[in-house]
Amino acid sequence: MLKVKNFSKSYNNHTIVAVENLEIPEGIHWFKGINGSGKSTFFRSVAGIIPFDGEISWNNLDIRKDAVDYRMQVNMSEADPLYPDYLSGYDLLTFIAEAKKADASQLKQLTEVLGVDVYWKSAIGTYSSGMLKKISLLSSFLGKPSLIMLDEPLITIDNRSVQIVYELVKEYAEKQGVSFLLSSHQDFRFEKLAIKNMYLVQNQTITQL
Ligand SMILES: Nc1ncnc2c1ncn2[C@@H]1O[C@H](COP(=O)(O)OP(=O)(O)OP(=O)(O)O)[C@@H](O)[C@H]1O
Repeated sequence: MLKVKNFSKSYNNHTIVAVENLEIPEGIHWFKGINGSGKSTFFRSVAGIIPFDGEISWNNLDIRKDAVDYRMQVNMSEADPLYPDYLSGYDLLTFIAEAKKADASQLKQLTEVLGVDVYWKSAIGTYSSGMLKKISLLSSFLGKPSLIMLDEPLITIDNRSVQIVYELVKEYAEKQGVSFLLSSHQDFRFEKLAIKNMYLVQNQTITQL
Protein backbone atom coordinates (compact mmCIF):
# COMPACT_ATOMS: atom_id res chain seq x y z
CA MET A 1 0.00 0.00 0.00
CA LEU A 2 1.22 3.47 -0.94
CA LYS A 3 0.20 6.02 1.70
CA VAL A 4 0.32 9.72 0.93
CA LYS A 5 -0.61 12.15 3.72
CA ASN A 6 -0.74 15.96 3.83
CA PHE A 7 1.29 15.99 0.62
CA SER A 8 2.05 19.15 -1.27
CA LYS A 9 4.62 20.15 -3.83
CA SER A 10 5.16 23.74 -4.94
CA TYR A 11 7.43 25.49 -7.37
CA ASN A 12 8.04 29.22 -6.89
CA ASN A 13 5.29 29.42 -4.23
CA HIS A 14 2.79 27.93 -6.66
CA THR A 15 1.18 24.65 -5.59
CA ILE A 16 1.48 22.01 -8.32
CA VAL A 17 -0.13 19.04 -6.50
CA ALA A 18 -1.62 18.77 -3.02
CA VAL A 19 -3.16 15.60 -1.57
CA GLU A 20 -4.60 15.37 1.93
CA ASN A 21 -4.94 11.62 2.10
CA LEU A 22 -4.44 8.99 -0.61
CA GLU A 23 -4.04 5.25 -0.14
CA ILE A 24 -3.19 3.24 -3.23
CA PRO A 25 -3.35 -0.56 -2.88
CA GLU A 26 -1.02 -3.00 -4.59
CA GLY A 27 -1.74 -3.64 -8.27
CA ILE A 28 -1.46 -1.81 -11.59
CA HIS A 29 -2.79 1.75 -11.55
CA TRP A 30 -3.18 4.36 -14.23
CA PHE A 31 -2.67 8.09 -13.65
CA LYS A 32 -4.30 10.35 -16.21
CA GLY A 33 -4.08 14.09 -16.59
CA ILE A 34 -3.49 16.72 -19.21
CA ASN A 35 -0.03 18.14 -19.97
CA GLY A 36 1.31 20.04 -17.01
CA SER A 37 -1.27 18.69 -14.53
CA GLY A 38 1.45 17.35 -12.23
CA LYS A 39 1.77 13.62 -12.98
CA SER A 40 5.56 13.70 -13.30
CA THR A 41 5.86 15.93 -10.24
CA PHE A 42 3.85 13.42 -8.18
CA PHE A 43 5.79 10.41 -9.53
CA ARG A 44 9.14 12.10 -8.87
CA SER A 45 8.05 12.88 -5.32
CA VAL A 46 7.01 9.25 -4.70
CA ALA A 47 10.29 8.08 -6.22
CA GLY A 48 12.18 10.25 -3.72
CA ILE A 49 13.85 12.26 -6.49
CA ILE A 50 12.50 15.70 -5.50
CA PRO A 51 11.70 17.22 -2.08
CA PHE A 52 8.08 17.76 -1.00
CA ASP A 53 5.99 18.53 2.09
CA GLY A 54 4.07 15.73 3.80
CA GLU A 55 4.45 12.02 4.28
CA ILE A 56 4.86 9.16 1.82
CA SER A 57 5.32 5.48 2.66
CA TRP A 58 5.27 2.28 0.65
CA ASN A 59 4.48 -0.97 2.49
CA ASN A 60 5.26 0.79 5.78
CA LEU A 61 8.67 1.98 4.59
CA ASP A 62 8.87 5.74 5.13
CA ILE A 63 10.46 7.67 2.27
CA ARG A 64 12.58 9.68 4.73
CA LYS A 65 13.10 7.43 7.77
CA ASP A 66 13.74 4.29 5.69
CA ALA A 67 15.40 6.17 2.82
CA VAL A 68 17.65 3.38 1.50
CA ASP A 69 15.23 0.45 1.95
CA TYR A 70 12.45 2.54 0.38
CA ARG A 71 14.56 3.31 -2.69
CA MET A 72 15.48 -0.36 -3.12
CA GLN A 73 11.74 -1.11 -3.32
CA VAL A 74 10.57 1.83 -5.44
CA ASN A 75 11.89 2.36 -8.98
CA MET A 76 10.93 4.90 -11.62
CA SER A 77 11.35 5.56 -15.32
CA GLU A 78 11.18 9.25 -16.30
CA ALA A 79 8.93 10.51 -19.11
CA ASP A 80 11.81 12.33 -20.79
CA PRO A 81 14.97 10.80 -19.38
CA LEU A 82 18.10 12.93 -19.27
CA TYR A 83 21.51 11.33 -18.87
CA PRO A 84 25.07 12.56 -19.42
CA ASP A 85 25.82 12.29 -23.16
CA TYR A 86 29.32 10.86 -22.68
CA LEU A 87 28.19 7.78 -20.72
CA SER A 88 27.07 4.65 -22.56
CA GLY A 89 23.87 2.77 -21.80
CA TYR A 90 26.13 -0.02 -20.60
CA ASP A 91 27.92 2.29 -18.10
CA LEU A 92 24.62 3.55 -16.77
CA LEU A 93 22.75 0.26 -16.56
CA THR A 94 25.62 -1.69 -14.97
CA PHE A 95 25.90 1.09 -12.37
CA ILE A 96 22.16 1.03 -11.61
CA ALA A 97 22.13 -2.81 -11.60
CA GLU A 98 24.89 -2.80 -8.96
CA ALA A 99 23.20 -0.12 -6.85
CA LYS A 100 19.87 -1.99 -7.00
CA LYS A 101 21.60 -5.34 -6.30
CA ALA A 102 20.24 -6.87 -9.51
CA ASP A 103 21.24 -10.41 -10.51
CA ALA A 104 23.62 -10.41 -13.51
CA SER A 105 21.13 -12.60 -15.37
CA GLN A 106 18.35 -10.02 -14.95
CA LEU A 107 20.30 -7.26 -16.71
CA LYS A 108 21.31 -9.64 -19.53
CA GLN A 109 17.75 -10.85 -20.02
CA LEU A 110 16.23 -7.34 -20.02
CA THR A 111 18.81 -5.95 -22.49
CA GLU A 112 18.10 -8.84 -24.85
CA VAL A 113 14.31 -8.63 -24.55
CA LEU A 114 14.27 -4.88 -25.25
CA GLY A 115 17.00 -5.09 -27.91
CA VAL A 116 19.19 -2.68 -25.95
CA ASP A 117 22.23 -4.99 -26.14
CA VAL A 118 22.63 -4.07 -29.83
CA TYR A 119 23.55 -0.44 -29.10
CA TRP A 120 24.22 -0.05 -25.37
CA LYS A 121 28.02 0.19 -25.69
CA SER A 122 27.68 3.45 -27.71
CA ALA A 123 27.60 6.87 -26.04
CA ILE A 124 24.13 8.06 -24.97
CA GLY A 125 24.62 11.26 -26.99
CA THR A 126 24.27 9.18 -30.17
CA TYR A 127 20.89 7.63 -29.23
CA SER A 128 17.50 8.41 -30.71
CA SER A 129 14.74 9.36 -28.25
CA GLY A 130 13.28 5.83 -28.43
CA MET A 131 16.68 4.22 -27.73
CA LEU A 132 17.09 6.50 -24.72
CA LYS A 133 13.57 5.75 -23.51
CA LYS A 134 14.28 1.99 -23.58
CA ILE A 135 17.38 2.49 -21.39
CA SER A 136 15.24 4.37 -18.88
CA LEU A 137 12.40 1.80 -18.97
CA LEU A 138 14.89 -1.05 -18.53
CA SER A 139 16.55 0.66 -15.57
CA SER A 140 13.26 0.78 -13.67
CA PHE A 141 12.92 -3.02 -13.67
CA LEU A 142 16.40 -3.64 -12.19
CA GLY A 143 16.79 -5.21 -8.77
CA LYS A 144 13.83 -6.47 -6.77
CA PRO A 145 11.46 -3.49 -6.71
CA SER A 146 7.93 -3.98 -5.40
CA LEU A 147 6.69 -0.69 -6.90
CA ILE A 148 7.66 0.56 -10.36
CA MET A 149 6.49 3.92 -11.68
CA LEU A 150 6.55 4.35 -15.44
CA ASP A 151 5.96 7.94 -16.49
CA GLU A 152 4.55 8.01 -20.05
CA PRO A 153 6.11 4.61 -20.80
CA LEU A 154 4.74 4.31 -24.33
CA ILE A 155 5.89 7.62 -25.81
CA THR A 156 8.65 7.60 -28.46
CA ILE A 157 9.05 3.79 -28.57
CA ASP A 158 7.99 1.75 -31.63
CA ASN A 159 5.00 -0.61 -31.71
CA ARG A 160 7.08 -3.72 -31.10
CA SER A 161 8.67 -2.15 -28.04
CA VAL A 162 5.22 -1.10 -26.77
CA GLN A 163 4.15 -4.77 -26.86
CA ILE A 164 7.36 -5.77 -25.02
CA VAL A 165 6.70 -3.17 -22.31
CA TYR A 166 3.13 -4.52 -21.89
CA GLU A 167 4.56 -8.04 -21.54
CA LEU A 168 7.20 -6.95 -19.02
CA VAL A 169 4.62 -5.15 -16.88
CA LYS A 170 2.35 -8.22 -16.99
CA GLU A 171 5.20 -10.61 -16.17
CA TYR A 172 6.55 -8.58 -13.24
CA ALA A 173 3.03 -7.97 -11.89
CA GLU A 174 1.83 -11.56 -12.20
CA LYS A 175 4.98 -13.55 -11.37
CA GLN A 176 6.70 -11.26 -8.91
CA GLY A 177 3.76 -9.32 -7.47
CA VAL A 178 5.21 -5.96 -8.50
CA SER A 179 2.83 -2.98 -8.35
CA PHE A 180 2.88 -0.34 -11.06
CA LEU A 181 1.88 3.30 -11.35
CA LEU A 182 1.60 4.19 -15.03
CA SER A 183 0.98 7.68 -16.36
CA SER A 184 -0.44 8.85 -19.63
CA HIS A 185 -2.07 12.04 -20.81
CA GLN A 186 -3.99 10.08 -23.47
CA ASP A 187 -6.97 7.75 -23.07
CA PHE A 188 -6.90 4.04 -23.87
CA ARG A 189 -3.17 3.52 -23.66
CA PHE A 190 -3.05 0.62 -21.19
CA GLU A 191 -6.18 -1.28 -22.16
CA LYS A 192 -4.19 -4.51 -22.45
CA LEU A 193 -3.27 -4.46 -18.77
CA ALA A 194 -5.32 -5.44 -15.73
CA ILE A 195 -5.73 -1.90 -14.42
CA LYS A 196 -7.02 -1.90 -10.83
CA ASN A 197 -7.62 1.82 -10.21
CA MET A 198 -7.54 4.96 -12.31
CA TYR A 199 -6.58 8.34 -10.88
CA LEU A 200 -7.04 11.78 -12.37
CA VAL A 201 -4.47 14.49 -11.74
CA GLN A 202 -6.38 17.73 -12.14
CA ASN A 203 -6.88 21.11 -10.43
CA GLN A 204 -3.75 20.65 -8.31
CA THR A 205 -4.94 17.41 -6.76
CA ILE A 206 -5.44 13.69 -7.39
CA THR A 207 -8.83 11.95 -7.36
CA GLN A 208 -9.71 8.31 -7.91
CA LEU A 209 -11.99 7.79 -10.92
N1 LIG B 1 11.55 22.01 -11.85
C1 LIG B 1 10.46 22.76 -12.03
N2 LIG B 1 10.46 24.08 -11.77
C2 LIG B 1 9.36 24.85 -11.92
N3 LIG B 1 8.16 24.36 -12.35
C3 LIG B 1 8.10 23.05 -12.63
C4 LIG B 1 9.22 22.18 -12.49
N4 LIG B 1 8.84 20.92 -12.84
C5 LIG B 1 7.54 21.02 -13.19
N5 LIG B 1 7.09 22.27 -13.06
C6 LIG B 1 5.71 22.75 -13.34
O1 LIG B 1 4.81 21.88 -12.67
C7 LIG B 1 3.63 21.67 -13.44
C8 LIG B 1 3.40 20.17 -13.58
O2 LIG B 1 4.42 19.62 -14.40
P1 LIG B 1 4.55 18.04 -14.61
O3 LIG B 1 5.75 17.80 -15.46
O4 LIG B 1 4.48 17.37 -13.29
O5 LIG B 1 3.20 17.74 -15.42
P2 LIG B 1 2.74 16.41 -16.19
O6 LIG B 1 1.33 16.16 -15.78
O7 LIG B 1 3.71 15.32 -15.96
O8 LIG B 1 2.78 16.90 -17.70
P3 LIG B 1 3.07 16.10 -19.09
O9 LIG B 1 1.85 15.26 -19.38
O10 LIG B 1 3.25 17.23 -20.05
O11 LIG B 1 4.32 15.30 -18.88
C9 LIG B 1 3.85 22.42 -14.76
O12 LIG B 1 3.19 23.65 -14.68
C10 LIG B 1 5.34 22.64 -14.81
O13 LIG B 1 5.66 23.82 -15.48
